[in-house]
Amino acid sequence: MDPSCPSFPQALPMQLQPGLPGLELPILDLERVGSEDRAALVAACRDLGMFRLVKHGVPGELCGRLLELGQQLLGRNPFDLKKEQAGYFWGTAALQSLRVKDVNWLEGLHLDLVPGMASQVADGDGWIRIRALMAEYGNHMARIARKLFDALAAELGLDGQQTASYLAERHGLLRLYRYPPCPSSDSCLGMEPHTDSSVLSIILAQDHVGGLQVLRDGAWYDVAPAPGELLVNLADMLQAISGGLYQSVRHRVLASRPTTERLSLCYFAFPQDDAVIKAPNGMSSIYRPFSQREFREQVKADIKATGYKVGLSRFYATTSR
Ligand SMILES: O=C(O)CCC(=O)C(=O)O
Ligand SMILES: [Fe+2]
Repeated sequence: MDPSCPSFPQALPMQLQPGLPGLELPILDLERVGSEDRAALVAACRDLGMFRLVKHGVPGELCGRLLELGQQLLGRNPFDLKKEQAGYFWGTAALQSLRVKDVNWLEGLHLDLVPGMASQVADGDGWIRIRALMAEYGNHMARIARKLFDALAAELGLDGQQTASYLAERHGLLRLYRYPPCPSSDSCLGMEPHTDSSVLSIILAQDHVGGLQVLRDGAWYDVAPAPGELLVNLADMLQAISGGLYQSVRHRVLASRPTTERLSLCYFAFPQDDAVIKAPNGMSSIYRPFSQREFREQVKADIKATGYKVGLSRFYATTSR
């Protein structure tokens, strides 16, 4: 038994088909998304809702140190020690139903980011240092999310107040994931299919390990990792803000094979809790106005009742849909 993991559950019920190859994701240059590449950004959001981002300005050295230290702390410490750490979780943090906890083969560290955090974290053991690195990395994420969102807000015609409150730097969160070697990787997932509840999410994955898949036209496609780039997911709040025009992409992560493991970092940008999410004036929407807080409470209630997130379909403008 791997001491870094809890004991493996018995008899999992699924049998996974291999993912399809050949998915071509758009590649966007962060330096140009507000100008020359704005049309390409909008096209990516309307089509699949996922794209690759280059020239993002996050130092490769910072990314490397984070993934390496994450691998050491999560991969080399026993489960019993890790579970005492603040922010540590086993299973999908956002979907902590019993079913998901048992079935999803991953672990991670969760950090709620607050402005100024990076300069406050002191030197210390590995767990303190990784939070400091995550906070520094989080500053880059907030910068990137703001730039992407501002370009989309201008395109959608959001007013100044909506542009400010629909993406709140104070409400970003960061998760470092480890998908440990899984004894039964063809009948188990690392993270089950979902859309993200954020405005947008930014993923950094180890470049030599795949596992992320997206759903397109009813089939699962592999997303091949590429050195130095970030992956951006359009998420539920942006789908609602755009009145249903932009796509919150459905994705999942395979469990790591018995001889591999995968590290990734995922940043989620959220609106202010009480901001009323709605399409800009004059644009029709398939959703009724709601707040981020209302959405979160609904997701929690659905997971508690059924084990699943229902998501945006709870917020259709008419009940007849
Ligand atoms: O680990 C990954 O590549 C994706 C993680 C993810 O989809 C999530 O945290 O919502
Ligand atoms: Fe996700």
